[in-house]
This record gives sequence, C-alpha cells and structure tokens, in this order.
Amino acid sequence: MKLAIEDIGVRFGGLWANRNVSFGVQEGSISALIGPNGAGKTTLFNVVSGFQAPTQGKVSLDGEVISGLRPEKVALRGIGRTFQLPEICHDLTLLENVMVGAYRHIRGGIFGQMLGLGPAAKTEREARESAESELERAGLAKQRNQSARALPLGQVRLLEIARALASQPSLLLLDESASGLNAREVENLAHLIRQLPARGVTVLLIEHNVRFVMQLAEQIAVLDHGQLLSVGTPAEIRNDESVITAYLGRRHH
Ligand SMILES: Nc1ncnc2c1ncn2[C@@H]1O[C@H](COP(=O)(O)OP(=O)(O)OP(=O)(O)O)[C@@H](O)[C@H]1O
Repeated sequence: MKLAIEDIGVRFGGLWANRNVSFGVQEGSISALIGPNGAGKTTLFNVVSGFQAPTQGKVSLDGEVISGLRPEKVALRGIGRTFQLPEICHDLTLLENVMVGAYRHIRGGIFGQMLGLGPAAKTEREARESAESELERAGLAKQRNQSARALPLGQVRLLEIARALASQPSLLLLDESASGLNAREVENLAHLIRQLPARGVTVLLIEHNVRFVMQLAEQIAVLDHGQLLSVGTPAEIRNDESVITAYLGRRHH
C-alpha cells in the first residue's frame, strides 16, 4: 500500500511537533523514521494511524485521504501499528493475545460473532490458525500457552508485532520495536521484518538503533525539531551533512 504524507503539521499550543512534513512510502518497501528525542516521530505515527488529527496537511493511502479518520477506521483500511510502550493483556496467554489481533480481520469481527453472524466455530479456528502461524514466525510458538505476564520485554515486543500482523495489515507501523531487545532478539526481529514485504506488508518503523535501521530500511526519513531534515537511502542519509550535524554528530557526543 502506498502511503503519502503531505505537508503535515501538528501544533500543541505554541509547539509545532510536526511542521511541513512530506514524504512517501512505496508499496512493499521498508522505510524508517529516525531523529533525536522529541523530534516528532511518534506524533507523525499518531497522525498516520488516526490517533492525532493533523493541524494541517493530509495523509493518503493509495490516493485516498485517511487523515481525520478515527483509529478504528484507519485500522480497517489496513494500517496496523505497535506502541512504544507495549499494550498486551497480561491475563491472557500469548496465543490469546495474538488471537485478539486475528479477530479484527475475520468476517464480521468479534462483534459479528457475538451477534451470531457467521459460523463461530470456524472463525475461532481461523483466528487460532492465523495466530499460531504468526507466533511461529515470531519465534514464540513454544511459549504459546504461557501467560503473557512473565514475558521478558524482548519477547513482548515480538508478541506485539505478531498480534499486529494477525490483523493482516497492508502497512505496519512499528514504534521502537528494537528497544530493550538483546542482540539475538534484534536479529530475530530483523529477520521477521525482512520477510514482510514478500507477504504484502509495507513497513514504516521508528527506530533509535541507527545501525539496525541502516541495514534494514531502503528509505530513511530524518526528523529534527518537527521538520523533515532529509529523506533518502541509508547511504544518502549517512553522507548528508545536515543529518550528521543535527543527529548523528550529536549522538556521538
Ligand atoms: N499530546 C501532546 N501535547 C503536548 N505536547 C506534545 C504532545 N505529544 C507530543 N508532544 C511534544 O511534541 C514533541 C514531539 O514529541 P514526539 O513524542 O512526537 O517525539 P519523538 O520523536 O517520538 O520522541 P522520542 O524519540 O523521545 O519518542 C515533543 O516536544 C513533545 O513533548
């Protein structure tokens, strides 16, 4: 799914958290959004996923404007996301957590089922099968019947991604999925993300781990103080003087 972010501005009182931000994400690509703390990355994700209405500009998906739609409507258009602070149900097992995501795309959804629309046994089986295969891909199949409560953060992040994928999004927004993960988990995560375009899932991720981003993303957009500083391939970004000065250089110090 092709995403177009056009002249997005978000103002909180006297502060523009995003200003004149425009860039596109090609269908089937992996793109990343980087920038220092407070640069406006999460705000932009919130705009794309419907949690924040922009003060100016628009976001469109395959040419249809989605900015201004509520989060549930945006999700129905095929945008899935994870959050910086993972939102999982501790009282459910891993499998049940992922099944919650799977129900979102099954005929009539969970509400349709409660109203008796459609054969419930079949939809539950579909949700279970789809959740099982997402857990398998995320490397969490063995723990499927464990409670999510005791899960280490690294696996919680993988679980969140599995749940978002179970709703079969066309565009997946990942907010700092690598944060808190150990080297091996980061490797698993990169492996999982790399397979997504072939499954028809376009990826846009926010990341602080610049090395991780450089090896994963085809396109990188850099935000600083709410504005788009640069957008390009990892090689272009690495050699961009304004990025080096504003971001990479600053991090070195
Ligand atoms: N709801 C809000 N009300 C007021 N100010 C906000 C709100 N949300 C974000 N901000 C401010 O907007 C700016 C951008 O925040 P945002 O969280 O989008 O940055 P970020 O790049 O995601 O940062 P980080 O890397 O620390 O997560 C910050 O100065 C933040 O304090």
